Amino acid sequence: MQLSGRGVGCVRGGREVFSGLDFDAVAGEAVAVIGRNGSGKTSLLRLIAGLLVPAGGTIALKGGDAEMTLPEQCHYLGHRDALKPALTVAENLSFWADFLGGECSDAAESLAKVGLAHATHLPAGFLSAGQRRRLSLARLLTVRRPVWLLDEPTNALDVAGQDMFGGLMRDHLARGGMIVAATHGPLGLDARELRIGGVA
Ligand SMILES: Nc1ncnc2c1ncn2[C@@H]1O[C@H](COP(=O)(O)OP(=O)(O)OP(=O)(O)O)[C@@H](O)[C@H]1O
Repeated sequence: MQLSGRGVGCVRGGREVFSGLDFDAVAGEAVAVIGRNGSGKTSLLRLIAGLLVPAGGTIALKGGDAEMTLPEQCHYLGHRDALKPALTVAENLSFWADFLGGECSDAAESLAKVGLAHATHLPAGFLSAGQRRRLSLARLLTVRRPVWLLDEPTNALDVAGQDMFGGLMRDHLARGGMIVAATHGPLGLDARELRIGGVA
């Protein structure tokens, strides 16, 4: 499996953010997208996820599921945790499993892996920032998708949480998945660097 971008351009609000961007990621590989604030890291993840339309170039996944689009084979984990505060932890995960569809792993097992087994019946609105992030990570484990697009994924995680997430990312790569992560700091695993818009 190979994710490739060729000559990708991005325009936001009528202004060019980047152009002519080439990138590749193969199965089992992580790419760390690095660049100064406003250079277009989030925009690149959203282009791959199909949430924005490229101003130029192509983005394609070779060797994936031929019946599915690239966005259907991606998980996009944004800055903000997409959670419904009135629903419990377990209900949020179940919502995402239904919404995303496809093959699902055991939700309780996913919550245990991210350290939220004790909080399954708590409304998500009561969670701390780090706990909300952990719940978002559980979504990646419950619905299996090969391409993880992660926007500063370790934000709000404590040191143990960062170690836990490092392990989850390594497991994902060992299963032939790939990761494209926008980051200002170390990702916690070996990654190919993709610099956009000059040095951070
Ligand atoms: N909806 C929008 N309309 C107009 N311009 C936008 C919009 N969203 C983002 N931009 C602009 O696009 C540029 C790239 O933003 P983006 O969020 O991709 O950068 P980033 O590299 O992820 O930044 P940071 O490191 O601060 O998170 C910025 O100049 C931003 O102001």
